[in-house]
Amino acid sequence: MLRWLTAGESHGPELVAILEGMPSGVPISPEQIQADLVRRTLGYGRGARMKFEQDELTLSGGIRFGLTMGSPVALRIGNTEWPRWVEVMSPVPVDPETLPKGRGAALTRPRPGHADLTGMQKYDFSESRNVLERASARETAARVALGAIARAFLDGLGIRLVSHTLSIGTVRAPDGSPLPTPGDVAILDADPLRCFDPETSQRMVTEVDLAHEDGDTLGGVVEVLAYGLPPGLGSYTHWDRRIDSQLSAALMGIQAIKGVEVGDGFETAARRGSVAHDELVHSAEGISRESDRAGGIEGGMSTGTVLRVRAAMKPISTVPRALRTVDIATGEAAVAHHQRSDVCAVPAAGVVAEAMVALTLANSVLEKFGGDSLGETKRNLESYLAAIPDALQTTRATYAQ
Ligand SMILES: Cc1cc2nc3c(=O)[nH]c(=O)nc-3n(C[C@H](O)[C@H](O)[C@H](O)COP(=O)(O)O)c2cc1C
Ligand SMILES: C=C(O[C@@H]1CC(C(=O)O)=C[C@@H](OP(=O)(O)O)[C@H]1O)C(=O)O
Repeated sequence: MLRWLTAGESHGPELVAILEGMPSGVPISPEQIQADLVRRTLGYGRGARMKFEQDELTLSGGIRFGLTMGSPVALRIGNTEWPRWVEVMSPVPVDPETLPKGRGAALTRPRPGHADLTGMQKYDFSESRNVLERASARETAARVALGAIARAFLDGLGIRLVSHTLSIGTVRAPDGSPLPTPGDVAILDADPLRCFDPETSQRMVTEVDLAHEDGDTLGGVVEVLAYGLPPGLGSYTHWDRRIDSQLSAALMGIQAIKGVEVGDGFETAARRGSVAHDELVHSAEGISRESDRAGGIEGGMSTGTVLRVRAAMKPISTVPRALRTVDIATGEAAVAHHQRSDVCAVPAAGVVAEAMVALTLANSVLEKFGGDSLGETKRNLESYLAAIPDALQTTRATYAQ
């Protein structure tokens, strides 16, 4: 079993993350992890903070000479803005009079769409700083760093992931657009919205510009694809062993994600059964599916075709054209706190979704194949595939690297 934990506040000194259960022998470098951290900060519509704040990565355990050791991987992501927040986020008591004006002020106007108000009720806080510091999606940097290690593990088994943006606001890539493959990651990362259709991407840029001009924010939908999976990850035997259940939980656990689809998802519900499923046909290489409406999952198990899951992100909650709230210090009507905000963070959410899918799939692989080293997991995987009787062999999706 793979386990992971993160800790740290948005304006604290650092984020901390631990990944336990990763086999030995997975090649990973600080540069690889840092590259994913950078990918998470890109995307048209992200706010000012992404420009001035740097993620400072330290590998603290579990990796030696570029390889995992099988021991827990521990890492820290320092925040270059920390010197400005030392007093406000001090772990020891400080004299309130000495706190900087502005940053140090009590946040008594909870922001709609954020954890602020309910977090104050639940944890007994009189202002929302303690809530928003942890509810902030800054935490996703820690998950992306761990996801880079999970991806390196999957890579060693021939399993490759790619994520892309399907829609921003009302602008959506046309139905039936070609799916990106792992060979397209560089093209996607170079696109301002990480959209695979250049014409749609241009319209998305305009959509972000218009929302920005109106003092408004946007959400959208991202899709994660996994190529090279074996059939049989997850299980139909119990609800919590289903891979779709695990992937949905992982994606819904990302800040601002409000919906998950597996394959054609909600669209499938409107179809007749005769055109909703993936028919099986015989070929010389084995049984194949002529379509991938199910998103590579049947009966809670990977089928061995391309896995396809989507996550819907709500518009950024801190709306520049501030939303109405109540000042809990006075009980009077007010507008929500607003310092600065992303207009749209959907491309970043795609990178986070990719990390969460990688971690979930890495866990599923280890559940099915075990292994204390990457080599052992690989041998187990290969012997499982070889042991499937000829009559049951299915074709595996091929893809450009
Ligand atoms: C990558 C990413 C970046 C985000 N950036 C912002 C932001 O700049 N401003 C904001 O108000 N919300 C931002 N959010 C969303 C908030 O974290 C989220 O809306 C908030 O936690 C409440 O959503 P929830 O109800 O799903 O937890 C971001 C989310 C993600 C995934
Ligand atoms: C810092 C990050 O994202 C932040 C997530 C976030 C939120 O409310 O979720 C709000 C913004 O922070 P602030 O309100 O301080 O400008 C984002 O910049 C990050 O992704 O690294």
